[in-house]
Amino acid sequence: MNTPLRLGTRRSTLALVQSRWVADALAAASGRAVELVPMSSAGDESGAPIASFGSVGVFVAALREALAAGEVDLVVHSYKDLPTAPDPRLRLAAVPVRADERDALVTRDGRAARDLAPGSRVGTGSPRRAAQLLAANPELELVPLRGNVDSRLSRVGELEGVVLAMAGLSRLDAVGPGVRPLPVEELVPAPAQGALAVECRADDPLTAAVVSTVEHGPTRCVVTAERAVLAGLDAGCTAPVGAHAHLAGGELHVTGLAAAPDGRTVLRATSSGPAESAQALGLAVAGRLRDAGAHALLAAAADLAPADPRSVPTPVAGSGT
Ligand SMILES: NCc1[nH]cc(CCC(=O)O)c1CC(=O)O
Repeated sequence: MNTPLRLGTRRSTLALVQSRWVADALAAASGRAVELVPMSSAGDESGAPIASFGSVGVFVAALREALAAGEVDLVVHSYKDLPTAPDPRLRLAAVPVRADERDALVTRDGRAARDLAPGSRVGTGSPRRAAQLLAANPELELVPLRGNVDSRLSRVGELEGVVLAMAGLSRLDAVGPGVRPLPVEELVPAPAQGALAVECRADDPLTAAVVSTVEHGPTRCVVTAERAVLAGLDAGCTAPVGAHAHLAGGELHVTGLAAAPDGRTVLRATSSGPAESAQALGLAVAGRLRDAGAHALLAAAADLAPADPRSVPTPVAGSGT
């Protein structure tokens, strides 16, 4: 008997593509059949801006509740959208191999941020992206932008450019000539960008064993370090914080960034050491950023967040990191 595992997923095109990819990889690696169970979340149903729900965790919460209640056996998230606090009812049963972790600037002709004319309008809902673009070209006008990948892409033309994750663009087969990948040194990505998180219930070791067949150790290592930077700063996925880690010759190299939303102050810190110390290295980077004044920057950024969500333009569902 091969009872299918039930994989709970959001209904957005990107979520469905990601979930289908995990389901196929799991079926191939374990021989176990997997069926998708599309579910709605408050974040997808509502047209209101994220700020009005309290946190971007809404995209994750509905899936987690269904999993904890036993309605599904596993769920797939974009790792960067997960809150840093663990959910004791659940276990992170697998981190599959990461896709391209870079951000991309999408324009009509694929030009660089520094080559955009003064006053050019660039759309992003992410303070992390806005700060780093402004650092590269202080003459840009950053425009708040939310919505799914397709709706954000459709704004190119009316806006000079938009910034999106390469992972989302490539999963949606939307990497055209206007897409310019930004080196991680130029625009430090969100912690765990491009990676997926596969969760099952903490008390379900049988499913965990099946799910572990899609685990990719090197990806788990780098995202553990990156997420420790975020956790060590007590920051969430909407803070102007970036982190990137890579393995080279058995050493793990971690870079963290905290920025003022206007890009005038950009703090960076790095740490290197053995891969086994991923968590500690990420926390060390957070500590150095804190010593350099990151908390004051992040507090100022939080104060700048609009108090009245109705004042935020383009209220389309979808998250904005
Ligand atoms: N916050 C939205 C979100 N969550 C995951 C992705 C893309 C895929 C990924 O980074 O894993 C995106 C879109 C984007 O940031 O452009």
